[in-house]
Amino acid sequence: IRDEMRKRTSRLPPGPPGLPLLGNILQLPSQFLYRKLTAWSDRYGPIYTFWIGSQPYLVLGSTAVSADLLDRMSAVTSDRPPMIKPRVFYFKGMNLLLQDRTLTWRAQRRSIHASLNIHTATRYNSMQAQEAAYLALSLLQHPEKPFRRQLHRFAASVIFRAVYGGDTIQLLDVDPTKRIEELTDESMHAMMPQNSVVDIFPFLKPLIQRVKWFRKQADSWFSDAEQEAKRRYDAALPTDGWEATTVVHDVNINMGKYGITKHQAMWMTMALFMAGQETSDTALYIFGLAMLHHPEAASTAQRQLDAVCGDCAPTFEDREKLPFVDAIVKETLRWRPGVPLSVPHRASEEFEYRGYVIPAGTVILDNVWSQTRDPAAYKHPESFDPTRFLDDSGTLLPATADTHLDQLGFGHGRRVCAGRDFALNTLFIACAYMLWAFRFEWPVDEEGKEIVCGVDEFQDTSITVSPREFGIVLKPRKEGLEETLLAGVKG
Ligand code: HEM
Repeated sequence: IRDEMRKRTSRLPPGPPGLPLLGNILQLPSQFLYRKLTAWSDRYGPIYTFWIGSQPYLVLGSTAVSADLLDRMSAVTSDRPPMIKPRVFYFKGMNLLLQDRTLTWRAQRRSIHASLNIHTATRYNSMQAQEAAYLALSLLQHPEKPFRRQLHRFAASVIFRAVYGGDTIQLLDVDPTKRIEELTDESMHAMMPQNSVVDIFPFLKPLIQRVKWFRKQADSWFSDAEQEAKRRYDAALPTDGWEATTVVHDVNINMGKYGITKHQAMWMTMALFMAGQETSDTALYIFGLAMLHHPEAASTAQRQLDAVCGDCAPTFEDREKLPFVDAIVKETLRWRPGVPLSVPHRASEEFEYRGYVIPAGTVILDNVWSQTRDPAAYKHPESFDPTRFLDDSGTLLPATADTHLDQLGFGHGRRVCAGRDFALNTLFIACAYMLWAFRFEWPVDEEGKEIVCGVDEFQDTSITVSPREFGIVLKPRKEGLEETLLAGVKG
């Protein structure tokens, strides 16, 4: 085995030395893995290998390397690792996020693209603006409800309505998305390799497949999730009003064209909620932290908002004249990417790169955290500086087609986030509303001292990382704010 490992190691880029048979597993922290991998990047360079047992992991730490491998060589770097526990036992192959680039995966991407590409995603703009007005209104009317909870409601409502239709989820009502969220949390837990014996010892797979008792939890999760996916999908079909614009409606009438079955469509639409809710809510929470630490950036955006919108709430029509808000969104996603290790890819066949030979089956980790700190791509990467995305006249710089420097947080190539344009629209309008409506301040203690959450006080919730719970005081900036927001909610 050692000889075999040596043979394979010598063809892969070198990385940290590990133990025979175990590889580097004992050096990997159970939390904030991206920090350890970034520290190794500093030592071993922008591309290196570590091992878990006999499985090589290739880590991409610079923007140039990730663009080469995941964009330009996307044809051979876009499968997913086996992730046996979540993929085989929990989702039973039904989650497109975990599928290889199969025909089924392509058909699902095709149907998502039809609803959420850069052009069709604008169909949801009026709903997103209405939701942003309701977010600002509930922040104004219910300062006692935690900021995170309000962002969470907002993100859930936006994605739920886009996928399934219906009305705004009210802050004080029962949350209809709760069950999907519980199911998502459970499946995320299963996704962590350290929670999965079968992913560490894959030879156990046939045994688990044969013995029902071992699969009890996963089987029960699957049947609950399938029931929820079906219930939501069927309930979305007869709705009127939003039906012309929900993803469910579009996929349901175009199944033949996209080449998917109802069963796949049900799972696909639930996967959109699972992939889109927490990621968006996390990005907004990080935005809040960034604005508290960088009031100068908030003020610049507010000056622009005041000049363009005055006392009227911002709209998507104003967006071209509000480049600073978009720059803040981009900088938030770069400064503290909420999905710092993206979702792992896997090489579907052997390929060569910079003189190395990467065998088929190598897991590829897109270390977005270290890439967004790449000094070759970003000047003073540790600073929060939205102007890096603007030219001298304050206009948004065009996207860098080859490296996607303004969108690294959404992943790469054929696996790039399927909801990226929809998410950017959601973030733009929510941030525009919050900046226009409020001054952001830290709460203070009895002695008048600010209660601050540090820029690195994060918690790791498996795929995403986000700031720990922090307090925020939102002070209205406009006369008659409540009336304006109420009008925005009515649409
Ligand atoms: C700020 C918000 C979001 C962030 C940061 C984000 C980030 C990501 C990342 C890093 C990936 C993996 C890309 C890769 O493997 O290279 C991904 C995949 C995905 N995202 Fe998002 N995402 C966000 C919002 C959304 C939304 C709103 C939706 C749905 C409407 C969505 C749907 C998906 C889907 C379906 C995939 C799986 C793509 C595949 O495996 O083929 N995401 N996202």
